[in-house]
Amino acid sequence: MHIKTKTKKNKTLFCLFVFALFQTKINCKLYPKLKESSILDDKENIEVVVDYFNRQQSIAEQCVHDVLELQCLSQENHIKCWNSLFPCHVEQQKIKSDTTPLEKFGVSSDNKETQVMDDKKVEKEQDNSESELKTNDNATIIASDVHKNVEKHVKEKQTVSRVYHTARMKESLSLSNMVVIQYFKDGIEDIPCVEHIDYSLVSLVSANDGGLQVRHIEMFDWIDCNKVLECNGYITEEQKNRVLVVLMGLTLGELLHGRVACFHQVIKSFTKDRISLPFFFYADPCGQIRPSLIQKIRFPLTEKDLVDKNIDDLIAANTHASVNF
Ligand SMILES: O=C(O)CCC(=O)C(=O)O
Ligand SMILES: [Fe+2]
Repeated sequence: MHIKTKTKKNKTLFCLFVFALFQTKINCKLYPKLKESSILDDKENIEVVVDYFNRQQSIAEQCVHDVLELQCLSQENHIKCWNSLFPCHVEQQKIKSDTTPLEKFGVSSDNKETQVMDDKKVEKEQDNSESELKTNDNATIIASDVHKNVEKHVKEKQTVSRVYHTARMKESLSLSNMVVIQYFKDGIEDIPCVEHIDYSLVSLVSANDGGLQVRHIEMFDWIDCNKVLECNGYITEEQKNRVLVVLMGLTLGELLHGRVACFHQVIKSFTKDRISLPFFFYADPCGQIRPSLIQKIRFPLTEKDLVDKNIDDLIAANTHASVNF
């Protein structure tokens, strides 16, 4: 596990980055204690963060499974297919600027061969409905292609969370990381975390402290997550602590044929220091994705559609709500 600290000049944010690979799973019950002390440099608190991280990791896996299950044309093998996204044997290496995209992510042509072989093994166990894949080695997409698209999007739009994107250009990172952010109550910014989408597959965020807002997919106005919780009967701090907001990230959006990732921000509506532990769950750039996992968009938009049809109806028909509580 690597831990980094970063203090912004205006002292509004104090970020402690926790990168960890699959640790033993232990139930987390100490998060409220962490909030009280908000001192993250003693061993006990680091253990708290790691425990919390482990719990988030399994929840995030479950969320992505669920999303893929909903989207899959053929559901039987989706877990096996998803597992092929995480070829843990491929060690991530330091990224050098003069390497090819695949080498950048630690994949030599030998490794690529091995992954295709592994994938064939999975295919063998599949039923006839996917028989066309058995004869076609090109039927697998190397996940770095998805990442390349995401990178393109990052270049075009400056709204993507930099947490993973910039850091991973410099060093190897875990496929999951958690960031501990402290927003100071006397910070000067009205929007201490400006509108953005995350690079991740999914991000898990607690909404118990107020301030987190997500954009409504059709109306484009801001929804206050805390208010949604209260409307749904989560009133006390204890009740709110049990809720996680699942934000769909850019990579999952890209996998699902460009579905809209969740735009979100944090406004300064909190009255005491706000501690947040967003958990980012990423796709392995070296992994493989079976195309049959990804359902085609229900009807592709054409210029004619845009002229003939009401744009609101088109958006509504082509998108799913990107936030689930
Ligand atoms: O602090 C929060 O609740 C959200 C932070 C966030 O969106 C991010 O770090 O990407
Ligand atoms: Fe975010």
